[in-house]
Amino acid sequence: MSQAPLLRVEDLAFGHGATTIGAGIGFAVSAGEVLCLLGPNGCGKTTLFRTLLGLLPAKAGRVLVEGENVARWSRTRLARTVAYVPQAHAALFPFSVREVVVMGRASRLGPFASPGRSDHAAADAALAALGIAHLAERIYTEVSGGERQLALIARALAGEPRLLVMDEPTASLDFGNQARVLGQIRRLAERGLGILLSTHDPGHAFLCADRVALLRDGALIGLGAPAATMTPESLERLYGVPVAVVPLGDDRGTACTPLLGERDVGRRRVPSPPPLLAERAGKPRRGS
Ligand SMILES: Nc1ncnc2c1ncn2[C@@H]1O[C@H](COP(=O)(O)OP(=O)(O)OP(=O)(O)O)[C@@H](O)[C@H]1O
Repeated sequence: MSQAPLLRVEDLAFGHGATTIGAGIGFAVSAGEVLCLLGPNGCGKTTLFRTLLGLLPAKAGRVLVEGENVARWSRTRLARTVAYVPQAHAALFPFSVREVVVMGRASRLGPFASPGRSDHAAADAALAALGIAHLAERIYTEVSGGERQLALIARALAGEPRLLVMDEPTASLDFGNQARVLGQIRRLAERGLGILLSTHDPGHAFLCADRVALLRDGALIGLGAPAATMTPESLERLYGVPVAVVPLGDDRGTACTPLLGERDVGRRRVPSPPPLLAERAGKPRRGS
C-alpha cells in the first residue's frame, strides 16, 4: 500500500470573511519533496498558507496531513507536525538568536512549562544544521535580514516538524543569502522534510522545487515539474507580461526575467555595446 502524502489539499476553497479568494484547489506534498507556489501579488498565497495551517477556516474542501483531516486536530498537534516560516520580521524585544530558536519548541512544552535541556539541545541542533551556531548569542534584531531568515528556519526546525510551510523565504535577501536559503531548502528536503514555499522568482523555483503550482484568479492554472510547468507562455499567463525563460545548461538552473514591451522601454532604449578600442582608434578589426 502506498504511503499517504504528508500534505494533501482536496477541492479547497479559502478566503477572508465572506470573500472567497480561491476555490477548487488541490495538490499534495510528499516527504522529501519541495513544492513551490507562484502567483501575482494579492492572488492569495499567504491566505492559502494560513488556511492550511488552520489559522483561517477552510470555506470548502479538506486539508489532510499524513492522511488525516486536520479540521479534527488540536492546534498543538498541527503545530508539532507543520511549521510555518514567515518572512523575516523585526522582533519587538531584543531576544538572542538562541532564544528565538528555542521558541520553536513551544508546541512541545506542557502548559506553563519552561524549555528544558532537550529543548535547548534541539535548538542548538537546528542552529548547527542551518550553519548559524556562531550567531546563537547575537541579538536577533541586530543580525542581518538573511541571518534572521535562517534563524526563523532554525526556529521552525527546532520543533521537529515533518512539513515546513515557508512564505517567500528569499524575499529581501541578497544573492548570497538567496543561494544559502535555497541550498538549505534542498538539504532539508533531502533529510526527508516536505516543504511548501512561495516565491515571486520563478528562477528560484527552478533552483529548488521538485514541482511548482501556479495560482491565478483563485485557481491553480498549472501544477507539475518546473520545466514543463514554467514556460514563457504559462508565466506570461500568470503575470500578464512576457517572460523570458533561459536554461543555463549543465543543471545550473534556469534564468527567468520579465520583458519590457515597446511602450515600457519608450525612448530609453538599451544602448548598443561600446565599440572596441581598435574600432574607436579607426584601426581595422582583426579578421576584417
Ligand atoms: N486580513 C485580511 N482581511 C481581508 N482581506 C485580506 C486580509 N489579508 C489579505 N486580504 C486580501 O486577500 C487577498 C489575498 O491576499 P494574500 O496576502 O493572501 O495574497 P498574496 O498572494 O500572499 O500576496 P503577495 O504576493 O502580495 O504577498 C488580497 O486581495 C488581500 O487584500
